[in-house]
Amino acid sequence: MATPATKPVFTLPFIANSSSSSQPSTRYSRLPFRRSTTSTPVSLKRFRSYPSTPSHPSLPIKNATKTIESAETSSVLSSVGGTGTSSRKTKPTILVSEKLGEAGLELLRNFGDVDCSYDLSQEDLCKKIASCDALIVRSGTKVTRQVFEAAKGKLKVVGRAGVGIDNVDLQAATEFGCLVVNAPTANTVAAAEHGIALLASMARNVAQADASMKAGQWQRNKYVGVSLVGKTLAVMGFGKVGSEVARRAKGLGMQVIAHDPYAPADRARAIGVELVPFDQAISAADFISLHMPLTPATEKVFSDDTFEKMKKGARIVNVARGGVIDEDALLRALDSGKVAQAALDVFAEEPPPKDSKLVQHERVTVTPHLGASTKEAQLGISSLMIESMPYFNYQEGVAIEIAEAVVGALKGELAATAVNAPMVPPEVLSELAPYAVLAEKLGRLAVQLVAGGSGITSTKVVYKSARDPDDLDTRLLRAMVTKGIIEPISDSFINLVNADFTAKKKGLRISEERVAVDAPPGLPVLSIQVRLSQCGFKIWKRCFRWRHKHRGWSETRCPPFDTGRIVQRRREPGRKSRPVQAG
Ligand SMILES: NC(=O)C1=CN([C@@H]2O[C@H](COP(=O)(O)OP(=O)(O)OC[C@H]3O[C@@H](n4cnc5c(N)ncnc54)[C@H](O)[C@@H]3O)[C@@H](O)[C@H]2O)C=CC1
Ligand SMILES: O=C(O)C(=O)COP(=O)(O)O
Repeated sequence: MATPATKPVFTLPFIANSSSSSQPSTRYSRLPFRRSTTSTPVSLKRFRSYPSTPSHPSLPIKNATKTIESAETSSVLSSVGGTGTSSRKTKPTILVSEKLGEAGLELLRNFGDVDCSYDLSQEDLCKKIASCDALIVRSGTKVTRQVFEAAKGKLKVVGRAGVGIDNVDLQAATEFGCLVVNAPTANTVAAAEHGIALLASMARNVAQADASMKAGQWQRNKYVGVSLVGKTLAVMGFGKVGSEVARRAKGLGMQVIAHDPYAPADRARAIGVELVPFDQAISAADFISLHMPLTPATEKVFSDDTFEKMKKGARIVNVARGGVIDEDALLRALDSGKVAQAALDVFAEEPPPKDSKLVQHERVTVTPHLGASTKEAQLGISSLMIESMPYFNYQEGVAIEIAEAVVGALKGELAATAVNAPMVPPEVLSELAPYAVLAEKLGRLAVQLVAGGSGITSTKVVYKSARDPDDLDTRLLRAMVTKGIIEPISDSFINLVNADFTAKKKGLRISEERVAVDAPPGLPVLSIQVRLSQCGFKIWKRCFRWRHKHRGWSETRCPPFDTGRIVQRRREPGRKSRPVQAG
């Protein structure tokens, strides 16, 4: 029977004897992430093989053969392709599968080999993808599990040149360690303006009257419209686009209410909009404008039941996603007169079938997914600076926004617009940069120091900080610790994207604890401690009991920077821990 492993405690005490540790936040807060090549990047390592091993009750570390890498070779400082396993001389291949603005293409060409192949079938995409490091798509390309499988680990980043990522299989991307980034801000105004354009043209029958005149008719009585002023508009989804639609609708004299389970009430109040429950919004509205993402929770949320609750003669605008509406139910609601009109930019299937009854309906106005399609949004050539919209970057169109994100990700930098990796605001990224490097090293160090015939079942990360828990976003640190722990003991490719997923798959539990301490102002974290609970896999049940009795924790503690000593402590049951080695 394997004996329980001794319980070493590895401590890096906080030694504030270097300038770096006394002024950490100042020193590191200037570290840029998105636009600079000098930032401290978090790598996306090259895929080796994706394991098909079944999930495991503990994480065996017997075969841990990898050694702690130096700061330079560690995966946090890699270039294209990850940990330095691929050469810088090889330019990455970037496949662009839908039309992208020239400025963005130029940026990509400066960095890699760009292959613009539009209108690829799924089969052709799967063939091509095996030789690509990055793929850039808009809403017309379905990036399915098959695509990730066909990539055989070569694909490191998928860039969605726009907001909605419902056309990318995020679960598959995560499992394959492929980062997904999007361009969430550059088309906000374009989409909001298109929503307003559809709202007004629907109310005044512009499209129908235009078609009628072009057919040689003059039907002034047939196309009498309805006015917008004084009417109630319900904005469903009060995010970036929704709030811009609300702002514009107020300018048209409409009463605006909104429904969004996650939007802060003060943001709505700031522009004079009341957030209300779903049923209240749809039953009070004369006009309803949809701006929520397509997710399992929002799919077909506009159903027969929902239409039933609306005012008779309600009018609907959809520039979000076709899938949030049950299109058959909408057709029924239009035919019964419950819904007077609809204006649709998006469809469950795009393009919709040519004989779609919805598209052909007399009281439906349609556009072919044009919400984001303005020159300004795509190319970033607006001359306006809109100060009231902090997220709106007038210089960057979608093309530049996504090209920067993809190039940054290929360089191994943390992407502020990552969709399937810990996504933290740029200012938090800069602040946590040195801690992220350290957190990974701690995980790596801890798992290797406890290696020796035993396994680990759970990990606790303890942060000592003076900050209020709400002011300390630890998702990035937790992910880096996880990566550090999993990578040395796994044959599969691990990066920030799939570290948590792989840990779960291996049955490793990771919990966090924050301990309030006094710390110098500006220092987000005073120390990070990683505790691994040990357990020989073969004697899982017995060890489990033993572990509970004796609290068999291994700890690796570290202050925020690499300036400390390592003190190894051995803790034996019933005895106070004592240092056995210092270095
Ligand atoms: N037609 C087009 O060309 C374009 C379409 N879009 C679509 O518009 C959507 C919104 O874009 P943004 O405003 O930039 O995204 P966003 O993320 O800023 O806003 C989405 C809002 O929807 C809310 N939400 C989530 N679930 C909800 C639910 N069940 N009910 C109500 N609200 C819910 C979120 O809390 C968030 O505030 C995108 O997901 C995309 O699908 C965006 C740009 C262009
Ligand atoms: O950004 C979005 O979510 C959009 O729907 C825009 O789609 P597009 O890039 O124009 O295909």
